[in-house]
Amino acid sequence: MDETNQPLLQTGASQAALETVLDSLDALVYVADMQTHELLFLNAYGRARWGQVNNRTCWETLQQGQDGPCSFCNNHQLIDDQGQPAAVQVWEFRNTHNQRWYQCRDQAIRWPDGRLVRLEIATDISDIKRLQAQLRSAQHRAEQLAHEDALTGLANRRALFALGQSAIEQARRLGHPIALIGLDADHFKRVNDQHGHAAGDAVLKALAATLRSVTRASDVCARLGGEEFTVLSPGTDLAGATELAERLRQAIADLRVEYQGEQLLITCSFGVTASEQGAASLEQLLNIADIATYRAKHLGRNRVEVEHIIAVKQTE
Ligand SMILES: Nc1nc2c(ncn2[C@@H]2O[C@H](COP(=O)(O)OP(=O)(O)OP(=O)(O)O)[C@@H](O)[C@H]2O)c(=O)[nH]1
Repeated sequence: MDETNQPLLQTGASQAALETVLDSLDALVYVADMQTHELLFLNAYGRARWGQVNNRTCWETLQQGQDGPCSFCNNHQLIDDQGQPAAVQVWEFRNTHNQRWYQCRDQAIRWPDGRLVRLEIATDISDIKRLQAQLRSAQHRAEQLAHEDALTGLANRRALFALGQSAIEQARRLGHPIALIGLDADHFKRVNDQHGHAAGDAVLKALAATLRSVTRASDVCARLGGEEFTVLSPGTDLAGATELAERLRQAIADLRVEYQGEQLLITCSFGVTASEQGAASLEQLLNIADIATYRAKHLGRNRVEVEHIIAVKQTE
């Protein structure tokens, strides 16, 4: 109708024009009886994908594997308490026939014969969904990389501090011990010098794998940089950590890293410390373990040295 309430098109022409518009849309448009689910209209987009109407219901035509009205049908949300058309519902749905994602706009309207019908206009948003999923996984990967040492996949220094602070707080709350083992590869420069940097990288990866396999899942294995690693072990006291460090030392000394037909050997020097009831900070644990590692180097390498925490300033 125009402003004078005159039809813009004559009846026959108007119907043909409307159908032309509806059949040209790059979107599904359908109408179904809200009581019987009989499909009353399906535009060309819908017919091209789901076939002709042929006296079928919406659930027989548009969905797969249904033997009655769909469990996800939202007809009840389209009418108000008085049984009158309510607001438009917009939702996303993955079609069970073609597995594509659609944004559906559903509303109840009065059909020319007076009955309530469901009108749906649905646009294919599969490409957007795919891009969103790619973006989510890229974000997840970026977050991982920010906390991961790129060469070994172990926690990096930043992650050690993030995980370590909360592990120490928990140990403090529960009154549990927490141990820190520092380790540094011995004469690592020689590996690089004699076999090349890539061989050195292979050794670092093998060291990381050994740390992972010997420690518990609750331990945090980190590469602090270069050939320097740390294992933070919640719930472990000094005796337990010393025993763990000795097992690590032995496992690393037994390693044979295959590299271009050669077997590379490596040992590590270890410094162990522990804090009863989580009283020491991570920085204190790292510093004290460092002192012990330095002594292990000085005393001939490939050995475990232990350093007690003498006095610890309470941080709380
Ligand atoms: N391949 C490789 N080498 C690295 C990496 N980061 C550091 N390095 C090398 O590690 C070596 C460390 O050498 P130093 O600090 O002298 O220690 P070291 O030779 O292990 O001797 P000690 O610690 O005294 O037993 C240097 O040659 C660094 O270039 C890395 O990511 N990959």
